[in-house]
Formats: sequence, C-alpha cells, structure tokens
Amino acid sequence: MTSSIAAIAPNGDAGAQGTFCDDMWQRTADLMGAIHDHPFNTALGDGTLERDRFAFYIVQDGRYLEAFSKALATASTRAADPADAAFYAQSAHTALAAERMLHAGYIEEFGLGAEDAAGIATSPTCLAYASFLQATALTAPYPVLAAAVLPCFWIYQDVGTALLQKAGPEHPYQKWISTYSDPAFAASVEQAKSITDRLATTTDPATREAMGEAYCRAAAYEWMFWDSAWHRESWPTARWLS
Ligand SMILES: Cc1ncc(C[n+]2csc(CCO)c2C)c(N)n1
Repeated sequence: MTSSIAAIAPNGDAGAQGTFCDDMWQRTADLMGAIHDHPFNTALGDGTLERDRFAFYIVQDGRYLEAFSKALATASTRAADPADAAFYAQSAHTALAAERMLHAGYIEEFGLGAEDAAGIATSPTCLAYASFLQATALTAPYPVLAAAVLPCFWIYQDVGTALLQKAGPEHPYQKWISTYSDPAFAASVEQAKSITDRLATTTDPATREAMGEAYCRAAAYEWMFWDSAWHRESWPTARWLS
C-alpha cells in the first residue's frame, strides 16, 4: 500500500467504505512504519538517544507548539458545534500549558538557558510544518483544518504507546513517553478523530479530498520533524545569514 499524496483517489473514493480515519490510517500505513522505525524513535525507545538530539527536538517542538496552539485556537473559533469549539480551545491550552511544562522541565535538565535556546534557529522543517498549519487554519475550509491537525494527536499517541511497551521506569525520557501514552491523552485523540470523521461525512467530495491531502501532508511533516531533529537540521544559507 502506498502512502504517497499522489495516491489519494479522486473525490476520496478509496474511503467510500470506511470512515475518513480508517481511510487515512490505510493510506499512511507505510509512512507510519517509517515513523516507528526512524532512528530517532528507535533510539528514543531503547534509551540511547543522545541528549543533544533530544534537546534540539525539544527546542524546535516548543516553537512548533506555539504555532500549533494558534491553529487549534483558530479551529475553535471556526467550529460550528460548541462541543467541538470547546475541544479545540482546550487542546490549544494543553499544547501551551501541559506540553510546554514538559519542555521547560527538559530544558532545565539539559542546562539550556533561555539564551542558548534563543540562539538555535527554528529549523526549515519546523517552520514549514508550522506555516502549513497556520495557513490551513486561516485559508482552508474548517473540515480541512480539522484533518490537518489530526496527525499531530493520532501519530503521537501511536508512537507514545509503542514506546511505552519498550521503556522501563528508569528510561531517560520517561516523562515524554508518559505524556503521550496517557489514557487521558488517548481520549482526546478519540475526540479529534470523531470530530474529523463527522465533518468528512457531512462535507462535499471536493472538501473531503482536500481533507485527505491535508491529513497526509501533516503526517509527512511529522516524519520530517523526527528526521530533522535526528540530523539537527540547519539552514543551508546559515553561513551567509543567521
Ligand atoms: C511535531 C509534533 N507533533 C505533535 C506533537 C503532539 N502534540 C502537540 S500539541 C498536541 C495536542 C494538544 O496537546 C499534541 C498531541 C508534538 N508535541 N510535536
């Protein structure tokens, strides 16, 4: 099964039998395998991930979370259903409050001061993913925005629960793993999925197709985000302009 964006069937035909989420899970099956097998995640799982790589990831992720939280806040303002609006507003808060607390703990543990972190440029991949989400939030139909934010929830739960199977209590990145394998987080993933499924069934075929593209694009960015942290991605232009 290919997971390329080009493989999305016109008018979402491939998903005619299943829910939108089932359809997306199938289309991204190969990509999900690559995310689980990525050296960043295998090293994160067996506890051998170098601190510098994790620190780079944490700093980039802090920037990502600021942008992602704004995209969620925008989803809240655009949701017609008050329960959906409350869910996205709550998630916008969680992204900044709970997850950034996790980040602040690691930044302190790594001895990275605010100035050290400020000296690390936002990576091309982090900026691209954040910009994609914010552009989608402001210019795409609301169901497309719901699809674009879904991989962030769903993929982290999938990776977090897989890592939990491998990690013992003494694991160096235990707090990160517990955040994303927590049953309370699983409940929020279910809610994000059910909102998106409902929107997919009530929207027109062209919008449903655009939802599929947005989901796949965001899922691709999730792989790229791990990969950019593994390589500590920098700007190729950094020697001329910093
Ligand atoms: C690149 C990247 N993708 C997804 C997450 C996970 N995440 C970020 S905000 C949020 C929803 C509200 O808590 C979730 C699940 C992350 N940290 N970094």
